[in-house]
Amino acid sequence: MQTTPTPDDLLVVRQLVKRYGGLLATDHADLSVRSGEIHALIGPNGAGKTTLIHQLSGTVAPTSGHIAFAGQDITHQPMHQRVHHGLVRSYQITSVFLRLPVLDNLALAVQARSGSSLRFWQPARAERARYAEAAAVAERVGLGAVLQRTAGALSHGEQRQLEVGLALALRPRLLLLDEPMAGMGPDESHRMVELLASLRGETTLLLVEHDMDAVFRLADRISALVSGRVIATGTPDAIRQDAAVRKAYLGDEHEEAAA
Ligand SMILES: Nc1ncnc2c1ncn2[C@@H]1O[C@H](COP(=O)(O)OP(=O)(O)OP(=O)(O)O)[C@@H](O)[C@H]1O
Repeated sequence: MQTTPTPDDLLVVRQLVKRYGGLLATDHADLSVRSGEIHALIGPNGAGKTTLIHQLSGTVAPTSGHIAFAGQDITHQPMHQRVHHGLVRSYQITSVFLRLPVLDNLALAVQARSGSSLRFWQPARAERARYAEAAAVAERVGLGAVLQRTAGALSHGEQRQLEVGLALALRPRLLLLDEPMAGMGPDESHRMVELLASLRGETTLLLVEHDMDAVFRLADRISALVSGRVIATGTPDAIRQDAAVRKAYLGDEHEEAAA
């Protein structure tokens, strides 16, 4: 599906292809994400959502096609350069970080971003500034009351909140989230939806999510991926009513809801 880029487009993907042997995991995919929006990528199992996110973050090299971010061609840029430009993916916390308190985790992420910019400060002042910013991020993601708890001792939902915090500490212009609600109970999932909704206008979000209730509550626009191709992009209402999407993905439940 080809759409015309607008000046508001922060991310533009054009005719992206990822081939694994005989399989086109990404099949000439076109996608645009507008500055400030919450954009959800949906699609059945194996549609190629994660493969697309990997190519956007820079962990998988496309076979062909183009990715532009903030007007710059980043198709062949390494991940650290993309992060530097504000294209950040949220990752699962690694075992090392699980042993550190929430506040230290976030202070390390702030340091990763600001290392060179705080270089001219006295070490003690730089450290205070880092920890103050880390505490503000913790508050932002709902972890202000558990600053000294080790990440490993947090609940599953809180760990996912911390992961969002670690990504936010890098001050993303576009935050990529792969299944932020995975494995969550209803309360945790509700909290994550509230947190992501509260980021609207502050940063741009592109999220892959299987929880359709969350997707339809959160997203400004949704793109549907089927067999590596983006078959439709539109508002939740437009996607709900799109015949191809209903046929390929949403199934009877949403078909009835849209009728
Ligand atoms: N490294 C790889 N080597 C070979 N095939 C791969 C590789 N990574 C993904 N694939 C294949 O590419 C297709 C898309 O996979 P992908 O994981 O991107 O889909 P997905 O939409 O994220 O699926 P799910 O919703 O189940 O997570 C699948 O057929 C998968 O088996």
